[in-house]
Amino acid sequence: MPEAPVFVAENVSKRFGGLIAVDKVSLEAHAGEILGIMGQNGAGKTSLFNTFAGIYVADGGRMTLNDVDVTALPAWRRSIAGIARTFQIPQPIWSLSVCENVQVGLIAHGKSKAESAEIAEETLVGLGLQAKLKSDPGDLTPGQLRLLEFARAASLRPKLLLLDEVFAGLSLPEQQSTADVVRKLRDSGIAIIWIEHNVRLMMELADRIVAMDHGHKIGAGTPLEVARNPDVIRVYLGRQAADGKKS
Ligand SMILES: Nc1ncnc2c1ncn2[C@@H]1O[C@H](COP(=O)(O)OP(=O)(O)OP(=O)(O)O)[C@@H](O)[C@H]1O
Repeated sequence: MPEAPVFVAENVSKRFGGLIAVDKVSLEAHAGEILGIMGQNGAGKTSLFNTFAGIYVADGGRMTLNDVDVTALPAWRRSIAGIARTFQIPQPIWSLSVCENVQVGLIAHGKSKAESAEIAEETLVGLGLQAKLKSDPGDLTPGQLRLLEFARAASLRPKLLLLDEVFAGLSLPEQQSTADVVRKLRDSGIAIIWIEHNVRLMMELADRIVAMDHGHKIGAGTPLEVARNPDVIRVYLGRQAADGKKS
């Protein structure tokens, strides 16, 4: 069973001029669970994520991490407080080795060079990248680059890990090994919020799902509950039917 919520968002909103990208969305993420955020293009998933990470300033609502209000904190302070994120397109520092790429974040979080090397190595070995510690990021496959992106976030031992479309562009075997990594991180007690377009993967991997449409939360629950939610069905099947008519 999931433990008490690590991260709580209450009525979080984000506007861009007159456009309400996120409209009073509330959710909770628990330690040791994967909370999936699904929704069609433009549903507001990335805006929600950026607001959680402190990249965007919320226009309304409140966010807490372990009961501490983080709503007013900028991204770097949320990172220090325990919120880590991966980016959809891995952004390694190409001039540093794989291991050094992981060390950079740890040093920014106050670890010594020796400590950072130890943690980075342990994290990368845990992700199966032991043979690549001294490699250049440019020598990694797309799947390995994705793992490096994970390692950079996971090595910080975050309380909340925000995963942005980590399966995009991966082969089926890479999807499987990446899913194993996500489960391992979840089982280590991290609360994970994960944006994903691939509904099949979401149903397979998420413990709970929040479905969004036009900035609104339209459904929440277990994968089965969300799959049976009439509003979710309407959004997904409605769009599919419309797409079918177009082609
Ligand atoms: N920086 C921005 N400035 C203005 N409008 C934005 C900005 N970012 C997002 N939007 C708008 O906010 C709405 C939600 O976009 P958002 O990117 O959050 O959706 P999404 O669910 O992540 O979509 P996708 O799956 O395509 O990434 C869209 O109408 C989008 O055009």
